[in-house]
This record gives sequence, structure tokens and C-alpha cells, in this order.
Amino acid sequence: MTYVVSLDAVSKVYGRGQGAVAALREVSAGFTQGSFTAVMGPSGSGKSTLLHCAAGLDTPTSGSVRLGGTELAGMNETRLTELRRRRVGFVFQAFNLVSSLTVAENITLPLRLAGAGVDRAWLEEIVKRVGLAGRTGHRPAQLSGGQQQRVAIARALVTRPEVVFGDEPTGALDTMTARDVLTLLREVVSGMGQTVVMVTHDPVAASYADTVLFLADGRIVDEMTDPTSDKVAERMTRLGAWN
Ligand SMILES: Nc1ncnc2c1ncn2[C@@H]1O[C@H](COP(=O)(O)OP(=O)(O)OP(=O)(O)O)[C@@H](O)[C@H]1O
Repeated sequence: MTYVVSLDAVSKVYGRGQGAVAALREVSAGFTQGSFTAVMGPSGSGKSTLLHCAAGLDTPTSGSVRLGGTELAGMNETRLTELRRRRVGFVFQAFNLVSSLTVAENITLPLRLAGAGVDRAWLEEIVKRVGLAGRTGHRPAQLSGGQQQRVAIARALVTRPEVVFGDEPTGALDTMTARDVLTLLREVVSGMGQTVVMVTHDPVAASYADTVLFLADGRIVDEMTDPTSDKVAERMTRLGAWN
């Protein structure tokens, strides 16, 4: 199986000695092209650490992370930054848009940071796909929360990354708007073949994914395919997530 992103026995320990915290314990996982994976687990189970290690935002204490054919271990920060700019897209809970830039400028920012030109046809295509046609001259403050997250999704797609990572991408949205954004993420996977890995606390959000990975105490303890929100909620309850 060829994976777009793979983790092999990844461990992450924060701190040293008595205060050391094992956030990940020999986690292995692989994400195939065009798959949508949700990562769930109780608070402190290691979800963000997993995402950050997979995205090259954090360095594992041991183990291997591969993005495409590239091994991340041993890369210096300059190369990691370049790799993240070109090959990884991010969508965060707080949309992290630049308020002084227009929608179009926000979307194309990763290209300018990478010193790459803008492919106008591709820009038009993603603007249309995320439903922002006619809004490209607006500033973030003139948009609703859902529209701002659509800008962030377009920005994540603009470099044609191998994978898009979402850290609670619907965490700041109301229920209806969150559904729209999840439907868009689902389309990005099913319609464009994009690979998406998303951390979420919400069983409904997880139900939009193909697969849910459940973390507990730094380990993957279960995997669910074709999830429903009820099945995910039940699994989370058994993990003691909402006690
Ligand atoms: N920079 C850090 N320094 C020290 N400990 C950390 C650091 N980041 C995370 N941890 C610890 O590692 C463990 C896993 O944290 P992580 O943020 O990955 O969990 P999470 O599942 O994303 O939690 P949440 O759902 O609350 O966001 C926790 O015990 C946390 O306190």
C-alpha cells in the first residue's frame, strides 16, 4: 500500500525526568490518497501531537514520519518549513486569515510565501468549489465564520498539497455552518481526490470521514470505517471521553 503520509512507531515525549509526558507511544498509521480520516480521543490523548508530528510541525522523539516519499526525521527547520509550504495544507479552528488582505490574497498567500506563481485557472476552480465566487475582493471581516473557513480551506488547497490537516476545523462554527464546511471537506476528498486528516471532538464531524482513528493515552486503540455519529459517540463514551 502506498501512503501519502505514514507514521511508523512514532513516540513523542515532552519534558524530561519526573515531569516527562509521553504524548504518543509507538503510533503507526498510514493515510492513502483520497482518504478522509478523523482522529478522535479524550482530551490529552495525543490527537494534536499526532497531527503536528504528521505535518512536520513537531519532531517525534523516535520513529519515522514519511510524507510522500520523503522521510521527515533529520530534516532541518528550513527544509521542513519549505516542505510544509508546498506539500501540506492546514485548516485550523481559528481561521487564521490575514485581516488586511482580500479573500484572493489570503488564498494565494502560501504561493507567495513559497515564491511560486499563481495558476489563475486553478485559483478560479478552487474559489468556485469552496463557493466564494464573487467574494474574492472582500476582506475577512466582511465574511461570516463559515465563509472565512471556506477561505482557509481554499488557501489549504491552493498549493495542491499532498495532504490537508484540519485541527478542529469546525470547532468555532455553529451546527448548521459546521455541516456545510464538513460537506465541503467531504467534496474535496471525493471530488478532487484530496487526502484529509482531521482532529475533532465532534462525533457528527467524524461521521463525514471514511475512517476514524481513536486515540487513548498516546496510543491508537481502535479504528472505525464507515462511521456514524452514534457509533462514534458510543465508542468515545466507552473510552471515558465524556466522564
Ligand atoms: N508542548 C508541550 N509540553 C508539554 N506537554 C505537552 C505539550 N503539548 C502537549 N503536551 C501533553 O501531551 C499530552 C497530549 O497532548 P495533545 O495536545 O496532543 O492532546 P489532545 O488529544 O490533542 O488534547 P485536546 O483534545 O485537549 O486538545 C497531554 O498530556 C499534554 O498535556
